[in-house]
Amino acid sequence: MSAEIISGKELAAQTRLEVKEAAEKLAARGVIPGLAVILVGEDPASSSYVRGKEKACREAGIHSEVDRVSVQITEQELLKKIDKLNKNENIHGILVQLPLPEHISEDKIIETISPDKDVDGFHPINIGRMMIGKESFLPCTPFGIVHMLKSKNIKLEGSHAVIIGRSNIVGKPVGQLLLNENATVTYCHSRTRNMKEITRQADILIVAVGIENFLDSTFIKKDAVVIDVGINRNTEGKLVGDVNFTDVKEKASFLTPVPGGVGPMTITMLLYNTVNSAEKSLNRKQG
Ligand SMILES: Nc1nc(=O)c2c([nH]1)NC[C@@H]1CN(c3ccc(C(=O)N[C@@H](CCC(=O)O)C(=O)O)cc3)C=[N+]21
Repeated sequence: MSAEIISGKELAAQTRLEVKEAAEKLAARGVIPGLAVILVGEDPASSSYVRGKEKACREAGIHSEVDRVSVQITEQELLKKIDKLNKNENIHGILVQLPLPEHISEDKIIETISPDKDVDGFHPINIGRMMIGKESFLPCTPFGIVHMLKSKNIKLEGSHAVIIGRSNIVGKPVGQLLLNENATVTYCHSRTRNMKEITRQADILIVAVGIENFLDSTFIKKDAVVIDVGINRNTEGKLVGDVNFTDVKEKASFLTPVPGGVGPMTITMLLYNTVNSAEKSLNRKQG
């Protein structure tokens, strides 16, 4: 039997309708949820993602504004823009598109965004709160992955989840979220010895490496759930994940495609966090 494909595209469409309804309720209370995006430079991939975010906001009834600034902007100037957005009452979410040019410290930028508007869930305060199981903005890609698993009733409690990759925005936090769901979590990375011995134990395998065809069916046990977080361009310029899809499909129980898998869920959870932020802000004011 070949794997069931988890369509991020379909789940995203459904979830975005729910987000839209929540945005409409807020509008009825006099608040339009607002997202501010800062895009530094003209990298084509980043520009394309930002356009995707603008379109998704428009469709969900979220106000969005994109500040496109020169790659020459100084760190100081960028920090000033963030400070202004922190104080802007019409803005509930701030996203600075990563990566940033070398002369700007990503850490400094992230730490300057108010934790109450950090809809990416990258601020150390939100990461810390997630770590101790307190309410926080959850990082969008990990949040979307957990949402996809739950939508298929895939058992997390007691399951062995193996993560390949340990970035601050995907690998590390997705392991933390799965731990919060009572999974047993193992991290693999570039220095891991005997990786296949570990990945073959996985009930759920999350692949966030950034290398085309990194993972084939020899890495997995039969009926494992495989989540492909990779976004790579192949030699034909087509978007591909980290997983050899046709090979793994014959052995896995569930598999996510690229495109149409994790990517659309990432944007969806950004919309969710933005509306949630607007709700929290209104409740702080009105009680
Ligand atoms: N501050 C910040 N927050 C981010 O969330 C963030 C970021 N910086 N920098 C870059 C990464 C990447 N990322 C993606 C989001 C959606 C798709 C997506 O929707 N992909 C579609 C295809 C889109 C296409 O065709 O180009 C899909 O997989 O089906 C991909 C990648 C968010 N990121």
